Amino acid sequence: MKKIKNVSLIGLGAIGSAYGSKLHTLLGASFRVVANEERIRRYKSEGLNVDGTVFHFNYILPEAKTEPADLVIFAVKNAELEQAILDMKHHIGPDTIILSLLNGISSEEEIYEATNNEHILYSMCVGIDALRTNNKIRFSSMGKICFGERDQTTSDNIIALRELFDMADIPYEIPENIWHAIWAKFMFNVGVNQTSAVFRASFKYFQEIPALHQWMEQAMYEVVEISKSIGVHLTEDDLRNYRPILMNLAPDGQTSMLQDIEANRKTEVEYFAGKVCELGKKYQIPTPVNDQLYKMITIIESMAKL
Ligand SMILES: NC(=O)C1=CN([C@@H]2O[C@H](COP(=O)(O)OP(=O)(O)OC[C@H]3O[C@@H](n4cnc5c(N)ncnc54)[C@H](OP(=O)(O)O)[C@@H]3O)[C@@H](O)[C@H]2O)C=CC1
Ligand SMILES: CC(C)(CO)C(=O)C(=O)O
Repeated sequence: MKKIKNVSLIGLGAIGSAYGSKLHTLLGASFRVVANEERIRRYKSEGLNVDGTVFHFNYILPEAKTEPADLVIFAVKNAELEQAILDMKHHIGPDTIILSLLNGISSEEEIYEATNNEHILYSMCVGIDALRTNNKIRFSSMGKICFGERDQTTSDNIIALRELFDMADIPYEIPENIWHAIWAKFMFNVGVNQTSAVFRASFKYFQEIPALHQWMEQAMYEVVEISKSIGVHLTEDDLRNYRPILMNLAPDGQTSMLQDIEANRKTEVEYFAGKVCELGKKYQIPTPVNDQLYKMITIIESMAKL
């Protein structure tokens, strides 16, 4: 039976630090964080403050030759994935399990195209409201990591990951159909992340202003329509299932996209509205709300550059 004894992670941001801190506590030096010199200097000078506890991880440069890891975790933003895959090349061997915690529906495919690795599990995290300010990360809920095989089998990789997460005390779920779950999460991000970015709204406003909530759901309905043509078949129930999740997020918490806007970073709009509009055109499904969200968010990004 496969056993995960060492793990390498890239992307020590909100999500990577939250789950990475659990893996560091379990595995010590066998949990490695891949980063360039500038990042390592920054991490070493202050440490990573995860919910009040300062962590010093085992850092390794991308060019350092090493044995492949049993598990590689990607926790960067979508636009950073291409470089991150290159930086992880020494850590990915023929038996390495790969987990991508990125939002959106394209990261697993992108990793597969670049690595040809046969052990990529499909995954995403939900219910976590991690907020990063420089080297400080806080969250009111760790949420859970959902993972599975695209063909819905219970492989040795699934069993090995389940065992690791049990030992590390990382909350997880293995949904019956991970691809459906990833699409449902995509639908939520298309709604809440983008709307929060335009209105600069923390979760409190979605929880208390019905008109804002409805506006968000209009963007989500466009994903429901597209999913029917793709064969994923999201339903009204999938949309409704996200209402209690949103209600339970910290009122002063922010989506990862709003955090990007406030920190003047590039957002993931290409992977949310960008993808919805692309698929809408392909399947001739109107996407008026996402068309506007795409325009507004790219304008906000351009304004930040001036
Ligand atoms: N925040 C949240 O609550 C949630 C986020 N997500 C998703 O998770 C993913 C990650 O989001 P989040 O954690 O918020 O993002 P962050 O921006 O907080 O973290 C990304 C981190 O990756 C680092 N990074 C980027 N490229 C490299 C590289 N080549 N080598 C080493 N480090 C690198 C960045 O470092 P630097 O800052 O130095 O550039 C940054 O620390 C996104 O797809 C997001 O949509 C999903 C659920 C919830
Ligand atoms: C909305 C949220 C917090 C849900 O986990 C998320 O996925 C994000 O901010 O990117």
